[in-house]
Amino acid sequence: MNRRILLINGPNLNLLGTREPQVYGSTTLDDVVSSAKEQASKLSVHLESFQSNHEGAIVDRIQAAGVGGGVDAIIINPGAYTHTSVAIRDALLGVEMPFVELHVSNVHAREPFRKHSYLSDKATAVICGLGVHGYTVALEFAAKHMKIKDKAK
Ligand SMILES: O=C(O)[C@]1(O)C=C(c2cccc(Sc3ccccc3)c2)[C@@H](O)[C@H](O)C1
Repeated sequence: MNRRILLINGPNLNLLGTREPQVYGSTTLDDVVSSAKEQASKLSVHLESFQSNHEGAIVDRIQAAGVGGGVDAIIINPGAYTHTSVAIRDALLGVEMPFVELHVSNVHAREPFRKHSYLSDKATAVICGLGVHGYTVALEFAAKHMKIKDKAK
């Protein structure tokens, strides 16, 4: 069965590519998503993209992904919520959904507060520092290699 993957981008990533290109590059989120959807099609994967600047909206989207089996795996760039959100951690744990944590920048080479993630210990994989190529890598992994729950049971 073709995999169904949900890509979630958190706060300020709607502005990706517009400022701080030395840190986040110059590719816009729209371009990232367009490329990801093309890649998904080639991988026979259904990809849905969601971006919000609001923690509760992200929690709501994660909860919805866990209802009715419409999603097999999540790729999430939580942005700043990486470092603050127990709520997003709890939502991901609550849906028992395998997820990849993704960061455009190398968070471990930046300010100390960016070195901690509320998600990494529960993530199947953490990708950081690859720029927007990280989205390509994350999708390839989620489409081909990630262990997902057998929905047939
Ligand atoms: O590297 C990332 O992808 C990260 O998840 C993304 C973040 C982030 C933070 C602010 C803005 C943006 S995107 C952006 C960059 C420059 C101007 C406008 C938006 C991303 C950080 O909060 C995180 O620590 C790291």
